[in-house]
Amino acid sequence: MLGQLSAAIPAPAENLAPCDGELYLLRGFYSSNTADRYFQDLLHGLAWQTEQIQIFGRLLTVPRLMAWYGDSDAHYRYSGVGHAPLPWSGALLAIKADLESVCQHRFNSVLANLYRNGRDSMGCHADNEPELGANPLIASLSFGDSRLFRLRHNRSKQRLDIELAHGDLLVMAGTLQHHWRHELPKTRQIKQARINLTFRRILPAN
Ligand SMILES: O=C(O)CCC(=O)C(=O)O
Ligand SMILES: [Fe+2]
Repeated sequence: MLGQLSAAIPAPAENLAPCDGELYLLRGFYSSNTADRYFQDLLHGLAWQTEQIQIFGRLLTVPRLMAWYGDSDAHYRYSGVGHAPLPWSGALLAIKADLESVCQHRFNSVLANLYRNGRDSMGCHADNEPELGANPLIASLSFGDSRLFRLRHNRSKQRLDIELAHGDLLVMAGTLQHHWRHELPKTRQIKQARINLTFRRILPAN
C-alpha cells in the first residue's frame, strides 16, 4: 500500500514525516474559488451538531461542531459513542471522487469539523480506532481560515507544525497513527471559521 500511495500522490509531494509513517501536503489542492464555493456549501449545508463526551465521569461539550456523513453501513465510534452517518450530500460526493482519484483509495465516510474561531480546537489524539484498520489512509481537507496542525511523535516527542490553509489537502498514511498523535490547538490569534473534512474508510464490523 505504501508504494501504491506514493505513486498515486502527484510527483512534487514528498513525505513530510521524518520517520514512522507517511504525511503528504498538497497545498492548494482546490483553487481559492473552488474552495470558497465548498466552504459556503458545507457551512450552510451540513447538519452541524455539538457533541458531548464523558471524561472522568463529567460531561463536557466538545469545542467545535461536528457532522458525520457516509455509506449507511459505515458506523463509527468516537469517544465511546456510536455514530450512524448521514447520507452523502452532493458536495461531499464530488469532493470524495476527487480525493479517491488523487489518493487511489476508496473512502466510505467523512467526519466534518467546524472550528468557529480560535477558541475551538481538537485535542491530541491518533486516529487509531480498530474500525479504521491497521494503517489507515486519511485524507484531510481544509477550508476557511488557516490553523496550525501539530503532530507529536509518541516516543521522541519530536514536533511537526503545519499551517493548514484554504484548499489544502493533507494525507496521513502508512504507520503514522501508530507513532504520532496530532491536534489542532486553540489560538489567541483572531481566527474566522475553518471547516475540516477527514475522509476515512471504515471497515465492516465482524
Ligand atoms: O481539523 C483538523 O485538521 C484535524 C481533524 C482531525 O484530526 C480529525 O478529525 O481526526
Ligand atoms: Fe485526527
